Amino acid sequence: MSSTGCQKKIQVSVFTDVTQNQFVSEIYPKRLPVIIRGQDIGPCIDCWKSTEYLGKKGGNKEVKIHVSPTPQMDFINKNFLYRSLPFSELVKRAGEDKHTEYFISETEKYYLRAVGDNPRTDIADINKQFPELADDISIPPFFSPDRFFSSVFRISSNGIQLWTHYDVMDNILIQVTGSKRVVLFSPQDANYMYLNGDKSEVLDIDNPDLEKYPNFINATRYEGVLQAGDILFIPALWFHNVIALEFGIAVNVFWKHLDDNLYDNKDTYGNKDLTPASRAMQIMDRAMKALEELPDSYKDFYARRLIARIERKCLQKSFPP
Ligand SMILES: O=C(O)CCC(=O)C(=O)O
Ligand SMILES: [Fe+2]
Repeated sequence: MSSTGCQKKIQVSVFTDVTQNQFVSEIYPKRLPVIIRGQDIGPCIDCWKSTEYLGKKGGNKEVKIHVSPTPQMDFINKNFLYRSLPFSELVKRAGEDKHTEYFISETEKYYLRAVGDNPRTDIADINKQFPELADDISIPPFFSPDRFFSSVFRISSNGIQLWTHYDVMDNILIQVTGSKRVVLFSPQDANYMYLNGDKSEVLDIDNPDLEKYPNFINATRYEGVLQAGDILFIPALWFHNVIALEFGIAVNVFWKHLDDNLYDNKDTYGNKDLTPASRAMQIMDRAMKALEELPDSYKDFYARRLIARIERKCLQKSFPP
């Protein structure tokens, strides 16, 4: 454990040659992010190094992508465009630093988060959308196949940074080619993240604006570098921020580790809050509306009492749980 500036920093642990049993019985229950190295993920580790191969096997299917003029994508000011490209063209462009054909500029960056055929109703599944490429990757048996939710292609230009966000399902991020820096924050640090829905407004986590986000410094930073072939376990609700250190291809797999009925059945991305949580937030909105009927001093008094009750009844004191 060390600290840069004032933020506490922890290296994400790396485990090598982990058996299925070790993952399930020793690593997974701790619910901490870990990097798993040396798993057999299939022939993709070699053949996906070739953008020509990827283009040929992935085909010309149109994919929706983020195109950004700068490496850091900004969801607040929307500095990126949504565009479509044939998969093979995307792979080619994402692999080059300068483009002859482009949307914004010759050094623009690309990011693909694959979606289902109908993004509103279908769930991303590489077996369905990219069956020929799916044959090249084997998903490690870290969860029961009947709990599978989605498998998502992630293609990144060198340098592109995805904002800090959380997902509601357990997840393994399989980095097939290229390396990536990952930074994670515990769900228990949620109050320091300046959330806007599932995303943190602190875009520049390496040089945060502490006048605007003074409490961000209190969040403990878990950091690691994924090499090609590494797998990052991202427990549900852990915030994660990702920078591609090179052009790279990844596949992440979400699975449902809780009861089916807790998940929102309209969630196609794995990021809609669990239904009891959404309900609680709506009820809270109503509680706040009710307090609005009171004079300020009463509102303040009852708000303090509500916060104290929630703190006493709902917060977990110790971590890990
Ligand atoms: O690797 C990436 O580009 C993002 C990964 C991610 O957000 C996820 O696996 O949930
Ligand atoms: Fe994510």
